[in-house]
Amino acid sequence: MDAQLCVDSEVGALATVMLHRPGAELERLTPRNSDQLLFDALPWVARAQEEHDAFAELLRGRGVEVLLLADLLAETLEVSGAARIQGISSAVDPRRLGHALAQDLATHLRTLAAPELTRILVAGMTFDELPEAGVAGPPSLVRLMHHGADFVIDPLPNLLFTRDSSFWIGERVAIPTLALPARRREAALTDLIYAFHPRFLGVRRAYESHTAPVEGGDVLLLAPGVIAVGVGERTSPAGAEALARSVFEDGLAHTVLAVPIAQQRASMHLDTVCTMVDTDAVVMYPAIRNMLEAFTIRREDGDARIGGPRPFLEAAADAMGIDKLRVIDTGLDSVVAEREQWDDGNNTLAVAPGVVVAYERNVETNARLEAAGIEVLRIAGSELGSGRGGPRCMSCPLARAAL
Ligand SMILES: NC(=O)NCCC[C@H](N)C(=O)O
Repeated sequence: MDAQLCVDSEVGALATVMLHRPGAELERLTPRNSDQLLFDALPWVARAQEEHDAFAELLRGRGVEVLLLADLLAETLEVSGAARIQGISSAVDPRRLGHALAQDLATHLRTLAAPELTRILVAGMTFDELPEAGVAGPPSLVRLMHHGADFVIDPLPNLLFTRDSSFWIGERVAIPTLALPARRREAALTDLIYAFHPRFLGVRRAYESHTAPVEGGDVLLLAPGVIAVGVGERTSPAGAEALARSVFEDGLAHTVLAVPIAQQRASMHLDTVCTMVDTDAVVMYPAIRNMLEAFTIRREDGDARIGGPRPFLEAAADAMGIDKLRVIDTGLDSVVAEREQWDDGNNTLAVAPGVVVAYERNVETNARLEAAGIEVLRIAGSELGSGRGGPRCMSCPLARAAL
């Protein structure tokens, strides 16, 4: 029987998770577009797939049900005409393509079977890959003037990081507004899956108004009812405030901690500097440990009360109702810590309290985790990590055992 879809912590035994096996969308990366597409290097795609398959296999070996985003999307497009129309309209941008080409492209996409449409929605399409213009259709200046390798539909290489494009709070799923143009369309695809796939029938939404950007990598479920939200490059103060109000209204949390993080690539999300490894323990980048603060937003008398800022570790322990949040530092010294933070040493995925998946390359951080009694399940990530994301970024938990 399928697990009840519900996530109320970062560490409860993981039952169901959504991953995205990287594919042709990574083959679109070139030295010219990789910055804009948010990759720091060009991954060797076959090796990235091997690494990802091993990650998925490790999770399955621990009894976790692994759902793959592209399979869910293909199944969604197979069963729902409305999903097809929505998926196509999210990918065809008449402002960029002009009316004639947009029409031609939409007509072409409507003829495709679900697997091929899925491939194009994920991997994008170049002008060279467009079918020949129909004789009856109007001529397109855009088609004539573009270089063949330009994208008619942009690829989504960051779909790999399923944490950011949807996240669960309790029994509800949130489809966020992603901050950067390279990632915006990802949410259109997760939206389709959760709206139309039979597996998610009846699943309600959290943060429905999503007026301001929030990304899943910034949202940490510290304990049932307690959510930390990183505010920095990707999630804005308005996003954190709107999320807090929304989870209070829906009764999903009583406290939200808004945690300012540096607006820079190395700390693009809160989960790049801090993740939970046990019910009362985090792995954290030591360079920010004593500087990290939090504004505490509490639900009180049907309203939101804001306090702080105060040290994050204190505010978190108070909200969680524990004496102290244990901290395990990244790395060995400041240089190793900086290297291992960059390589996602803090970006662990808990599969149970005290058991985490981590990149093997972060040797010193993993040793520290083990010295602190955490079981570390190591995976290779030399290619996967080129997009700057680790096991937590690459996973969207849909079901965890209640703590
Ligand atoms: N939660 C995360 O930290 N996700 C990693 C996202 C990496 C992706 N290349 C990005 O820049 O958005």
